[in-house]
Amino acid sequence: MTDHVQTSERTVANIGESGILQVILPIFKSQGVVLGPGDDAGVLQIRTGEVLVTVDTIVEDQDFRLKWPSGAVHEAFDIGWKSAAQNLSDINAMGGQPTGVVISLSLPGETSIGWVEDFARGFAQALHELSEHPIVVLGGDLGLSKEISVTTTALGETSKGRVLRSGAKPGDVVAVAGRVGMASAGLALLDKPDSEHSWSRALRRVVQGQCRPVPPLESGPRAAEAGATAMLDLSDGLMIDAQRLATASEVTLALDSQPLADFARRLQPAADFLGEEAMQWVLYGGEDFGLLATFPKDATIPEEFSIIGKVATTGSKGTAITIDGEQMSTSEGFDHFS
Ligand SMILES: Nc1ncnc2c1ncn2[C@@H]1O[C@H](COP(=O)(O)OP(=O)(O)OP(=O)(O)O)[C@@H](O)[C@H]1O
Ligand SMILES: Cc1ncc(C[n+]2csc(CCOP(=O)(O)O)c2C)c(N)n1
Ligand SMILES: [Mg+2]
Repeated sequence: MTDHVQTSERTVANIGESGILQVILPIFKSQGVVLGPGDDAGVLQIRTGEVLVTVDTIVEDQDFRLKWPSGAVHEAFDIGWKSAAQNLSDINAMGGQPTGVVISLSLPGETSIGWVEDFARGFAQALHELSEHPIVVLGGDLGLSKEISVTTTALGETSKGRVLRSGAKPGDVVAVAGRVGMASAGLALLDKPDSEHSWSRALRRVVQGQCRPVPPLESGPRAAEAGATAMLDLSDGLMIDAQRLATASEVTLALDSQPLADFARRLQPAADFLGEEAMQWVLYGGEDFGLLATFPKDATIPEEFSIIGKVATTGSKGTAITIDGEQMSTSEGFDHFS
């Protein structure tokens, strides 16, 4: 028996595609859209001249485990939440407003219908809770597979113009919004064998950082409005993502340790519990889906952004990130293939 099976419940294999859709579509509601799920494609009204589009996949045992070494069980609700959050984050990182999603869900036949229902509830809840604006499910796809895999495509629009990775200029201020390091501290807790029973409430909150990430969805458009010159979301780790922005903009980023130490301090209980260095999570941990942005130095930066340094010089090959003047390794972030 695998972890997807609950013998007392019906499975996806015995109710089939139309049965699964009967369970999940009422959860997604899909109101306020020209045409939601049910035909060959969904139809979404375009309000501005540009459509943003992004896609991301999460796969069992690569991006989550149904059962972690700690003993924690990964809720289907949280898998739905994470797939939504991760994709909305990329629209946010362009300074855009997410408008709609399509969801491709591949499942082992023995997955219980209760699991699929919880997944849909988590996905729908993320759409509702993370954004002040409506985001609709336009459709999706169902398939049979050896492990659970979720691919979500998100659409979005911009009102104040898109923000690319490539516009940072020397003299700009570097700032972050959202969590930094919490998701990877949560991952470290989940990976700590047989530890779940001894997690305090504070540690359980850190684990939530991994299972239910919160991209700051109002901050992307707000940064665009404030004149952000470059932006990206923190998915693979602050250092590697900062390097991506620096490379795209052909600049160097000079960061300060003090604001980064503030992020690390919040993770100290987890670091003490695991005997690890909180700053490592801040610098190299991924999946927080916060924003890294640069602003002209006279811009009014939205208050939820913390200033972490400035854009220093143009050019330079190789590592372009310093902290308190010291060159940082930017090869340590997450890579699916290494
Ligand atoms: N299979 C692919 N075909 C075409 N373009 C791709 C493919 N995989 C990645 N890309 C593009 O390469 C760029 C870098 O991909 P990457 O996944 O690192 O960015 P991202 O989508 O911002 O990542 P994240 O999900 O970590 O925020 C993106 O613009 C992405 O659209
Ligand atoms: C079982 C398991 N192993 C490793 C990780 C860590 N992890 C997975 S994807 C990713 C970066 C973002 O990916 P993408 O670039 O695809 O958005 C990270 C840090 C996890 N969550 N679960
Ligand atoms: Mg991204």
